Amino acid sequence: MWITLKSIYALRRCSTRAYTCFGVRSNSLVCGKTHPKWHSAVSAPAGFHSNSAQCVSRKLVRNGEERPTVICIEGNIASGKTTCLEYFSKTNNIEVLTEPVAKWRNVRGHNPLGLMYQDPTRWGITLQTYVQLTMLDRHLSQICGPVRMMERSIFSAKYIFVENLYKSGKMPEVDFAVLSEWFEWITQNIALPVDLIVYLQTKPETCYERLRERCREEEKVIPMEYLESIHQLYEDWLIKQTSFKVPAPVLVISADDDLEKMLHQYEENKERILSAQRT
Ligand SMILES: Nc1ncnc2c1ncn2[C@@H]1O[C@H](COP(=O)(O)OP(=O)(O)O)[C@@H](O)[C@H]1O
Ligand SMILES: O=c1ccn([C@H]2C[C@H](O)[C@@H](COP(=O)(O)O)O2)c(=O)[nH]1
Repeated sequence: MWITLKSIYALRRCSTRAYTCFGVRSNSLVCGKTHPKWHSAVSAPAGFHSNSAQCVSRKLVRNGEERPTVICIEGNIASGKTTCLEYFSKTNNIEVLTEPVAKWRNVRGHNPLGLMYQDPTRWGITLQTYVQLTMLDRHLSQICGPVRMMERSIFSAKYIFVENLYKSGKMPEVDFAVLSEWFEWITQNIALPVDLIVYLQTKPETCYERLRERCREEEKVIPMEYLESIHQLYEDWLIKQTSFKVPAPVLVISADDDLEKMLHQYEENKERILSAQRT
């Protein structure tokens, strides 16, 4: 099995003190610094498969970098996540990572986001495979400060959007199975720490209004029922906590208010959010 990953990792054996260099590759310019170019693809050690007794919880982890506190902003489509991130981007020492929507709208001249909304059964897997890759890239990108604030996560991509496509009968079972295998491999083998989830809780009606106002071309076909399904999945995951594992403590912020009131709420919650404890 040959694997190459961006950034630097060590393959950690939990049960021993041995650290094995696993694979390094990056040529991207991040934070004004070019990563050292490493190209190393090594075969995984024997017993790598998760059904091996030797391989209980080995994960790829960053090598020698002190990790920041990671906060994910979650919420329905057009709930105000980007607006929230804009507010926090003005605070010193916070690195803000928005969702890579521009990539989802244009990958080598193709628009998987638009295709998915036109024909979810055909293109859902295409979009979600790319979302999973780009979100993984966000989680693993080089650290630029003590606090990282991300828009959504690889977890909501799977637990909310993939789940919604599948549950609504729009994703074939085989596509769901392949995406699930990828997701499970990634989360079982790569450390993706999250310390706090800030859930912007809105009524679906509020999102519908804001979506219309934002007027993103691809999203013009979104009906109210779609926002209701996404809302329900978020509530089951983060409020009732009955559907999927929640990777971090959740801070719920009611986000139906107008912009001025929302900014006030962010100000009020700032200390609580920024003092999130690393897990
Ligand atoms: N509190 C608010 N009240 C009214 N409109 C808002 C509020 N927050 C955001 N908006 C507007 O709603 C739209 C969606 O907000 P955005 O931050 O892009 O949401 P998201 O990133 O969650 O999709 C944008 O046009 C934005 O200007
Ligand atoms: O896994 C995902 C994540 C997002 N989307 C869609 C939903 C929206 O149309 C856009 C961006 O979401 P915002 O809430 O406006 O940030 O991407 C998806 O289909 N799958």
